[in-house]
Amino acid sequence: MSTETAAAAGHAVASPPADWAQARSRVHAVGLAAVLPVTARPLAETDGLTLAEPLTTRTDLPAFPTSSVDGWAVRGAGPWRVVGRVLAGSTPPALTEDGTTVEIATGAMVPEGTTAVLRIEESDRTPDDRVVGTPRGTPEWRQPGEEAYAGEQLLPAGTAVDPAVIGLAASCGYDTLPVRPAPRAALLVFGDELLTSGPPAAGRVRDALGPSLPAWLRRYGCEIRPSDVIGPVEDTLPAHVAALRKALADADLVCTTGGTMHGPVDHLHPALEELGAEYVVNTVAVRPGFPMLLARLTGADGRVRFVAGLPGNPQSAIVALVSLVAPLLAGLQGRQLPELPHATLAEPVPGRGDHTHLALVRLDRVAGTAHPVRHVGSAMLRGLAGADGFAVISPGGTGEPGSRVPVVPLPLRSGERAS
Ligand SMILES: Nc1nc2c(c(=O)[nH]1)N[C@H]1C(S)=C(S)[C@@H](COP(=O)(O)OP(=O)(O)OC[C@H]3O[C@@H](n4cnc5c(N)ncnc54)[C@H](O)[C@@H]3O)O[C@H]1N2
Ligand code: MOO
Repeated sequence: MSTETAAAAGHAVASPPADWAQARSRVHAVGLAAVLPVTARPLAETDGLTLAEPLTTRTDLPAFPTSSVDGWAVRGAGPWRVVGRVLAGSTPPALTEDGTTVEIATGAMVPEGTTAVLRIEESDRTPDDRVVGTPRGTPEWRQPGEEAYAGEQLLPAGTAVDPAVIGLAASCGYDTLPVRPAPRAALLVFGDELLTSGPPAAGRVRDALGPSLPAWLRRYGCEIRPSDVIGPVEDTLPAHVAALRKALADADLVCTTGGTMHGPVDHLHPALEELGAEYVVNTVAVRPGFPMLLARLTGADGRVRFVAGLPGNPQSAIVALVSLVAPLLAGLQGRQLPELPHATLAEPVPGRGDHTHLALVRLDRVAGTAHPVRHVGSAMLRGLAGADGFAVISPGGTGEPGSRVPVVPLPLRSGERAS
């Protein structure tokens, strides 16, 4: 039937699905346009957040000439008369006379006038208590600015803060960092057929997404508390609208699962319409997961919030997560759209016509190869639990063995999928 006839008959009018790669960039750009406001956080509370400004050194690094060994700071030729001692943490007086030395500790400031530092184990004492020895040809201290000069940019804005970044910022003299906060997320699970405990039976399946999606969302940097996960939400339009409204009061992003199609109890689209949401993406030419969507709502206060509609089939929901939610969250945090790594296909992967095919693969990181896994139906999670990510097979193409393809990684942690 024509579009007009479909609309007149009350059927949903399908907008053309977005190209997968374009949908990814579009939601990232829309996220960046709504980037979360900058906040200053104590250093120790910034792990996993995002630098809102470039990280620059506040002083030279090191900030003063620093002895890199325990030994003797000497002036001129030896033997040297001992005139004092300098420990780390103080400003020593200058060495003013040739033939003198101060004992110096690793990390201590090298006195002005020092011509060499002699290692303790390469020195000796004369009977009249002078120090003798041959300093090494290479300097035994670090010069100011050797690592970085005051004001030098070390990391760009948009960098994900990790423990190494926190340590670097501390060494540069920061007490707080300007960061983008963790996006607040909520999850609404739709589907009256879902069980939240016990084995599936008699037409009812276990809700596999309510317990797992929050953990995935945290790995993309979200804050989501147990009370932010609601479901199953009753399969009526008013219940959907009320649940969305409540979740949107606090969250930057509300993810929903199920109800993305136009079946008798699929209420997501009518609920979004009732809330005045506008689609950023409404269906994507990707298999599995094509009914995925992202919608944007702008509050009276001008604050922008998002609803990501993930299809109910569990693997399709994860495809939507990596395709739309991950790029959106990168944008909201002020991060770049992650470049996709590539791997060499070890086995053939079929194309999916004019749709992009996201095919679950296990990566052999040593060999740089991607291996398709089994049990990859859109209703299945068995393949996902043994995979590292999705190989991307472009529309119109097929995955030939030996070809290099992009891979969308799952946000796994070090040690996961280790065996
Ligand atoms: N007439 C058509 N029907 C369907 C089509 C189509 O093109 N024409 N596409 C199918 C595809 S593909 C998908 S994907 C699903 C998407 O549907 P919804 O997002 O509306 O999801 P539901 O109908 O609510 O559920 C689909 C499926 O997934 C199970 N489910 C839902 N939530 C969960 C959960 N939290 N944990 C585990 N399993 C869940 C649900 O029981 C259904 O089996 O539409 C197809 N239909
Ligand atoms: O979008 Mo559905 O993914 O093929 O199960």
